[in-house]
Amino acid sequence: MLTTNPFDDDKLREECGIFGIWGAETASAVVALGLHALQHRGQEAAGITSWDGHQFHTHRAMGHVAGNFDRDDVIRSLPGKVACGHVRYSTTGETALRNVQPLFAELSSGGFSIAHNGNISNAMKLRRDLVRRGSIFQSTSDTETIIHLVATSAYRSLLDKFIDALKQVEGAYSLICMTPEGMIVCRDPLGIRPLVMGRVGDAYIFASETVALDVVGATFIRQVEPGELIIVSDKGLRSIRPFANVRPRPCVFEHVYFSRPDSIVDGSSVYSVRKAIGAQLAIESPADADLVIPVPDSGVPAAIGYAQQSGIPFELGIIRSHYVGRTFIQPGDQVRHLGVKLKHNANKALIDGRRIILIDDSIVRGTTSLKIVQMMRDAGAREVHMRIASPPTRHSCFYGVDTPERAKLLAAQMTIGQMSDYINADSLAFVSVDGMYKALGEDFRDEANPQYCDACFTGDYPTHLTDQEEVAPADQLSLLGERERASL
Ligand SMILES: O=P(O)(O)OC[C@H]1O[C@H](OP(=O)(O)OP(=O)(O)O)[C@H](O)[C@@H]1O
Ligand SMILES: NC(=O)CC[C@H](N)C(=O)O
Ligand code: SF4
Ligand SMILES: [Mg+2]
Repeated sequence: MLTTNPFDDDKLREECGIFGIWGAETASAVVALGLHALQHRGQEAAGITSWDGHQFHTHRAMGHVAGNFDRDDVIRSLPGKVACGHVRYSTTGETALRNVQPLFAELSSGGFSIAHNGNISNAMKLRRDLVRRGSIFQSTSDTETIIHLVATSAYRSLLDKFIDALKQVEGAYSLICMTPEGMIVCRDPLGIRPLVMGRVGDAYIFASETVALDVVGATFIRQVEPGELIIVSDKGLRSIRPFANVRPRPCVFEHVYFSRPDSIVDGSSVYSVRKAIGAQLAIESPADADLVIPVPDSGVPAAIGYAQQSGIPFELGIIRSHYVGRTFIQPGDQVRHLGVKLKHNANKALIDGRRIILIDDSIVRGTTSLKIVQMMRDAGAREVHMRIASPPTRHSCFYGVDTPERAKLLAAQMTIGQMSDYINADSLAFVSVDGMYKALGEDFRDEANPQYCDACFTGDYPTHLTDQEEVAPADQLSLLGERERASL
């Protein structure tokens, strides 16, 4: 997949967050709050579209929710009782305003806006066919293919057109769409990306994570089921199942890293799962040491679990700056190097002379581990044992997480022993795949019919990867915009 982030691709980037509300007086203000709670899922850009019963209004901007959607004039320009929004981390299509969601188009049925979390793994192929048939794309985002498939569908009703479009799409999609007929919300048949439903007063809310419901004072009703399509209109709420039934395979990495620990994903508390993975790691890979130290932020719950299981004291040996975001993105090697140091610093008084177990949730390129282990040694650690609360990340994600290509994944290039040497640890261990499944409440991974998507660990992708398999890189390039090609 040609990802087009113009900056470095050091890490597993976040994905996207979506939030929609039907039937509240200050709909766009509520969406702004909800997006704020989902900011960890995408920090490149944000957008809100509202529907006032006659017209759609949109504001989209590069950057964070705060600074763009905390302004009265912006919220006032988004009137109506229906609104939806998006925070973006691009997976297909460059980081530019034309790709910022919600995307909007005037169709034969009227206005149509779409907010998408996920990635369509046959978007390039669909786009090539649509362009040959005369479609004129306004963006380079995979999401826009859905709009064109709806627009060109031979079915008569908007809903039938929409279902027809989704049946041609492969990959991951949680969607919130707004039309004059109502809000249409759906999750792909495998439920790869999350989506939940809540209520506040008489209004219905849909959001990527439950934390966004909490923040706006809404009550969690249930998750949108994999393969479910919900239509909310003045007539109420209607649920249909337009796809053939398959065993769902939600993304396991939501539990490991992406979701906020205070969210409930697939019915499980993310915090509890992370703690359980840490405990499992302590059982599978013990180490003789004085302290258990988390790599903040996402390593913290697993480190608590490891410490409780092993009986080794948990301490904050690394302090993080709250003024540096989840991933500090800066072009240029020198600044990037400074970035990690800005974010984390050793609590030297604690570390000096101790044997420590460092816990992080994942190793992607190894940038963080390499620097943190060195930081611990510089602070006087006697031994540094690194433990990782996920299996080795050996494969790229094509479902909405912007992973580096395989060649840049440390675990795809080295054995665990080589990785340990590379990061200069005294020992390195990862939780097993079955251990991760145990922490999720399963007995083991069902090899014949896995309970989760875990492709970045196992390489077992739950859908075709048509663009990877059928669209040659040269053709992929020809489908991209000029600016996108220049940024590669
Ligand atoms: O091996 P690497 O390429 O360095 O990537 C892995 C690191 O990236 C993530 O942290 P990040 O700083 O993005 O976010 P966090 O603050 O949520 O832990 C993850 O938690 C690991 O620490
Ligand atoms: N990370 C995501 O979910 C991104 C959504 C969509 N594929 C985009 O690139 O805009
Ligand atoms: S490949 Fe990994 S990150 Fe992507 S959806 Fe599957 S489990 Fe999640
Ligand atoms: Mg981290």
